[in-house]
Amino acid sequence: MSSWKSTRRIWDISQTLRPDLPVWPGDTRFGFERTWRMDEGSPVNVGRMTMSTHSGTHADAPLHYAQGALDAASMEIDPYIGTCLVVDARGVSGEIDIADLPHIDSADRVLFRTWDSFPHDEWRSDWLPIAAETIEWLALQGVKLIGTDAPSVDPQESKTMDAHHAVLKHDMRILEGLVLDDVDEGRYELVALPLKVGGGDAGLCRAILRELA
Ligand SMILES: Nc1ccccc1C(=O)C[C@H](N)C(=O)O
Ligand SMILES: [Zn+2]
Ligand SMILES: [Zn+2]
Repeated sequence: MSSWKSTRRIWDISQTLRPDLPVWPGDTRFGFERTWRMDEGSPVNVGRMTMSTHSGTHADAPLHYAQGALDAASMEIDPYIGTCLVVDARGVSGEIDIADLPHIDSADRVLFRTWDSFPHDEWRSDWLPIAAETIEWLALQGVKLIGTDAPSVDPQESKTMDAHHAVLKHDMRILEGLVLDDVDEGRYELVALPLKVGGGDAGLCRAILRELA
């Protein structure tokens, strides 16, 4: 076993950032190019990336849905590390309503799996959003962070952003673009630290789940 191998199982729940990464319609595609090349005599290889702040697996900053609110560099770290509950919402139709939730007690973070199979290679606009009432209810249960394998907690065509505004009202935090195909329902340790981007409306994350000790 590698000396680096953790004794507790780890699930990588992050998308791979790559040039053919599906992105929100009209948004910046992920780009990567070499700026220094060893095969051209440089002592090192160095690259340059261009991307949307919402590329792949990321944490929205409140600034994304509230002008003047916290940016990705100002958000507290605590919501993104700690125990979480993974809920399997596959088969729910329309949006995730309160009635679709299992009994949730003492969960600070809830991650929703909605895809049968995560659409790694195509943009799917038919994801399962989360009803604002569900977010309100989860907030009243003490939930501080909501995660989803969908690109947004709201529907793609939303102009009112009801789910995001329910998150704002309760000062909750959001993870989007998680990959939960290999994760069973249950409790895990979540680590998903947003990049500290000054002025950022979101921060890309390398998100993982770890078996609880
Ligand atoms: N890239 C975009 C461009 C325009 C409007 C929305 C997006 C999004 O990515 C949605 C975002 N992930 C959200 O937090 O709902
Ligand atoms: Zn987002
Ligand atoms: Zn969002």
